[in-house]
Amino acid sequence: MTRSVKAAVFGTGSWGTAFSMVLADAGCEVTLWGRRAGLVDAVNSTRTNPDYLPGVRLPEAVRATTDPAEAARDADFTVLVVPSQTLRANLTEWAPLLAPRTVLVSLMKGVELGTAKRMSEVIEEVVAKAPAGGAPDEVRRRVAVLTGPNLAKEIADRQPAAAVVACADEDVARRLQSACMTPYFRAYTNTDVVGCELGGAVKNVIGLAVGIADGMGLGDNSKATLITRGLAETTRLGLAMGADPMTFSGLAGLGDLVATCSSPLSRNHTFGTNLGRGMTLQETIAATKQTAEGVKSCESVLDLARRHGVDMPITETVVSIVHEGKPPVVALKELMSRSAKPERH
Ligand SMILES: NC(=O)c1ccc[n+]([C@@H]2O[C@H](COP(=O)([O-])OP(=O)(O)OC[C@H]3O[C@@H](n4cnc5c(N)ncnc54)[C@H](O)[C@@H]3O)[C@@H](O)[C@H]2O)c1
Ligand SMILES: O=P(O)(O)OC[C@H](O)CO
Repeated sequence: MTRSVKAAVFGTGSWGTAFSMVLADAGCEVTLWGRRAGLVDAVNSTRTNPDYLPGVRLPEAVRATTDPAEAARDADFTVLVVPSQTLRANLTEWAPLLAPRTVLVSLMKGVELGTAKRMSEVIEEVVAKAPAGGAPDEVRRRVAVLTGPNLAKEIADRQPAAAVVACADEDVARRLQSACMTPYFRAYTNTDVVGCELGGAVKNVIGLAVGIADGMGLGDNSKATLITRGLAETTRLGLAMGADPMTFSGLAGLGDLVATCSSPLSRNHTFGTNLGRGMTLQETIAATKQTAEGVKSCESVLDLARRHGVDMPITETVVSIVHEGKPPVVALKELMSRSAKPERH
């Protein structure tokens, strides 16, 4: 008898929990790691995650633990889904516990502050440094990214959706694809890890910009302009970093932008809307109970853009509103009065 595929999911927030359901529905045995004993007990005893996905019943194949060694043991896939800015510290602790040759899967959509590294780069670096972690090239071939228009609540309700699984090694991407395909969740493979990760991280920044515009009472022309020009600046950065420009018209690019920029379920969009309505940054942070990655990653994305000599005016505008206190009306006026240029430059 062949044993079932085992997955460890590190992070019991909304996406970690929803993706555990996907893996379990696809036939995997899932161990979910959470840092709070109360929440872990609630998951095991009530089969729900009352803090992040209230009312959603979790499959029997999902069980939770606070012990990272127990979660990691024998895992074919180790899924990482904590806030991007804490990943390095978390993974440094977990790396010595990981199963040898486990596939490391990033579900995160952010860029590390200070280093401007993508999540897959942080994973490669930390795991390769760990005792028995593996040579950097070997580790890189088993780091995968899963991204796309995947609002956790809709996935947890088993509404049809699709995602991209990207890995430098296409066989690994195919293994992950088959480990997470369900009647409601469809995964496509890709080998453009850089493009897929950038799509996911930059859409959060554009989601903030669209939210700000919505909060200011602007209409659909403004929203469409921000989405399209946001995609243009994402593609420029991607090209400078060696990504395939076609990735940005796929699920990881346009697909995720559309979901994030149009949904009230998006934390980034909602964060922006609150700012656009006139809430202060502190009030907006206090009103945000979950991770809105773009708030921190707008700075690291801008850092990346500067390192690569790429112009990203919408990202720059978001940084000026979120971190420099520029009033949205002033920032908008400046964005609209930039020098005239061709659409493609
Ligand atoms: N929620 C979604 O719809 C969704 C979809 C796709 C991708 N993502 C990405 O998934 C990642 C996680 O987002 P989420 O929505 O699950 O966030 P969340 O806010 O719902 O949950 C975050 C989780 O991380 C834990 N956490 C917070 N600080 C921590 C720390 N210092 N150490 C360890 N754990 C910590 C929290 O306890 C919680 O379990 C983000 O990068 C996000 O962009 C989210
Ligand atoms: O809630 P957000 O803004 O983090 O977006 C969630 C997902 O990334 C949408 O694909």
